[in-house]
Amino acid sequence: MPNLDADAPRVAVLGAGSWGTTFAKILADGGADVVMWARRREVAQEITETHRNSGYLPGINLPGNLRGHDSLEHVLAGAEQVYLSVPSQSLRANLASIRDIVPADVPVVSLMKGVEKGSGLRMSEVIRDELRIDEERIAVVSGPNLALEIAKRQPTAAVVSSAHRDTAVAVAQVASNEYFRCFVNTDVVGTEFGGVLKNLIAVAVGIADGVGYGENTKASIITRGLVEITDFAVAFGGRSETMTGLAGLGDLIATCESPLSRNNTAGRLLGQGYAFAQVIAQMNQTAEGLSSVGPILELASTKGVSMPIVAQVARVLEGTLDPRELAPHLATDSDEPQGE
Ligand SMILES: NC(=O)C1=CN([C@@H]2O[C@H](COP(=O)(O)OP(=O)(O)OC[C@H]3O[C@@H](n4cnc5c(N)ncnc54)[C@H](O)[C@@H]3O)[C@@H](O)[C@H]2O)C=CC1
Ligand SMILES: O=C(CO)COP(=O)(O)O
Repeated sequence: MPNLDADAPRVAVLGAGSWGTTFAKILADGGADVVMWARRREVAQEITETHRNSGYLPGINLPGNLRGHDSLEHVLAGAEQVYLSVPSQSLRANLASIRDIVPADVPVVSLMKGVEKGSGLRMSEVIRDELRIDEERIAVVSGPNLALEIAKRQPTAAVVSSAHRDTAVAVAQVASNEYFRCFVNTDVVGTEFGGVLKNLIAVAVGIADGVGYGENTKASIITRGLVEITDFAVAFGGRSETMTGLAGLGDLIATCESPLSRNNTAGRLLGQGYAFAQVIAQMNQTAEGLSSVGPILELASTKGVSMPIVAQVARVLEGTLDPRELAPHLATDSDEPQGE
């Protein structure tokens, strides 16, 4: 056991993929006593014994005050904050198995960037439903947060959002360190949808890249994409300022520009001519945008929000639009010139 400050908060992180592990490292580097849940015992053992998670963060050394375990009871016992980082479509089932063992009254924090297929619910809504806890206990983290860069301690900012500002502040305090700074807001809808929607625009940019289009096309998609995702978030009660902040524009830039992004990578493969099933087979990490596109278009139609770029991504995924036809100039319902 490493030497820990007697006042170090004990936190639990569920999910030992690239983001769960990186976030656990952020928390541990900030001084917390961190225990991570990994489904696979060998991953938990590697984290505790060799301070590595070589399958997800190759070459990264993890701090000594971060341990892994494959028992949910063990990981959650005594936790003062609980962070969740599993693939969005698996969240509900995972919550069902922890409902009775999550410590009472502690913050529960979503690190995920997806919506649930079928219900269209945001992750914080799934948490509230499935754990039956007050929304004041729930927080979400979002922002331009490519895991591998942060694991290498590159300076980064993020947003912690909760309906209850004190919850956001408590989480931000524990989740900030010398290379990771958390800002706070109370716009959970905008913060959460920002993280979901930028993935879809990143798939579109990846498609354009894979086709061989250059910077003009990609900048046009990013800029028109920001309009599209802002219209969507505002229609659902999010604030437009959130969409020009870290969880909107910030994450849009990072994800659309980086080859580290799995959504961008999936788009690039589609643009290069691979079919959806072949792309899935090549991805060994989670690309949330591929599952979110359907539910987001369904939600958009309930509010009459026009999402032409996202609709084009959906058509490329289903094989009814040639990736070379994906273009921001198609992004209007009319041939008449439109206001920007
Ligand atoms: N990787 C990144 O840079 C960032 C990811 N995120 C979000 O974090 C969430 C998790 O993504 P990553 O860790 O990157 O994905 P990942 O693909 O790297 O890891 C997923 C983890 O979940 C586990 N898993 C798979 N199916 C499961 C199930 N049914 N039940 C429990 N665990 C299961 C896997 O074994 C793996 O440990 C996603 O919503 C993603 O959008 C957010 C910010 C940054
Ligand atoms: O959310 C992310 C960066 O903020 C990670 O993006 P990808 O899931 O596309 O890798």
